[in-house]
Amino acid sequence: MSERSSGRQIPVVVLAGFLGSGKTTLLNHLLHRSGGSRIGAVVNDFGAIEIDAMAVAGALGDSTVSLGNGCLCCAVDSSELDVYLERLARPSAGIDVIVIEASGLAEPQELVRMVLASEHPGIVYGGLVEVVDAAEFDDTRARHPQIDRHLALADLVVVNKIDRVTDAARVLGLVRSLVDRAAVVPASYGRVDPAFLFDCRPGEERIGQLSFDDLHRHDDAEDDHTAHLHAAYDSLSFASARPTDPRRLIRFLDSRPAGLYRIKGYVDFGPYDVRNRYAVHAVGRFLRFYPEPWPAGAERRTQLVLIGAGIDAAALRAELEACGNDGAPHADEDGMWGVLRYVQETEEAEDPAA
Ligand SMILES: Nc1nc2c(ncn2[C@@H]2O[C@H](COP(=O)(O)OP(=O)(O)OP(=O)(O)O)[C@@H](O)[C@H]2O)c(=O)[nH]1
Repeated sequence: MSERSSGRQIPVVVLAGFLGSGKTTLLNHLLHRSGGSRIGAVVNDFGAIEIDAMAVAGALGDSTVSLGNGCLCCAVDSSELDVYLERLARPSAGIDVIVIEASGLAEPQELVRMVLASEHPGIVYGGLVEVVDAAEFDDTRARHPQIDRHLALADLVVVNKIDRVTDAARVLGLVRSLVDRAAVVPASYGRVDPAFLFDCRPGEERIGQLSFDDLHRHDDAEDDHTAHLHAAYDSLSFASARPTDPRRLIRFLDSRPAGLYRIKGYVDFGPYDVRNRYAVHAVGRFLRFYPEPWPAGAERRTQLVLIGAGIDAAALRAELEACGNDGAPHADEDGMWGVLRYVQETEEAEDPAA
């Protein structure tokens, strides 16, 4: 019997983790591997173009709501969140669990607080899942010591991108030393047993502790929004109906400034590949393109979100504008080589455990 038909409350799981750690990948894995459970998703993008929402929407149809631009932790109050939860929790939606995918710069504590403060009788806080990028973990911690605090709050920590590290045992040990009582599970491409998430409901004691800490006592970091991770970051959204020139884009990407930590979106290479759009992801120095057939009826355009600290948004926008293909109707033969260097055959090719 589903949770809804038995009249139980729907758990709301908060899925958090730094920029590019693999939250959307994990959410998509859950959507495809949830067995009979029906998942509702609330997706929060930091940039004005909702790339994450696009990446999960296909799988979910009307079970996704997007909270749009800005960090959920500051952009909406709990009553606004309630409106979205209400929509997903209505019995006719038949949803068993709701996952809130936070932006990569959101403060998980604020999100947990919002869910706990929800007055919706049909839902119950279902725990905090933190996704960690094993390959970037040391650098991210060095730049953002707050990450340790986030991990200490988690009920489940997924140490993702294990395929990219050679010292998995050390990273796992380090994460274990930073959590409180959370389960720590290694993963590649977010492939975790969904039972971890739907059963990761925190115990009563922990909810009590969180509600006391989060609802009645504010520490400095919570009161001061300038201490939030996203305070140091800017985002730039770029959309263009002009096809992108692959050589120019690769030149731009290969010389991107160090502060530009995250790029995501879809690229239209026009005559260079009329069948596919190219999902693009940069996380730190990691760069990948993923060709995928244009969805039927999709508007052919390049849409990118760039997120970084100390970036010159106007200069980056001008550089992206200059990547436009000047109307050349034909592709030259070698033009895509630079892009194809960053295409991997399949995820499995890099993940022997798959
Ligand atoms: N090698 C490898 N790449 C991964 C893994 N998981 C995710 N990726 C890649 O990492 C990039 C970012 O993944 P996302 O799932 O979009 O990350 P995210 O946390 O949702 O990103 P933001 O919403 O921007 O914070 C994509 O290129 C993914 O394909 C993994 O386990 N191994």
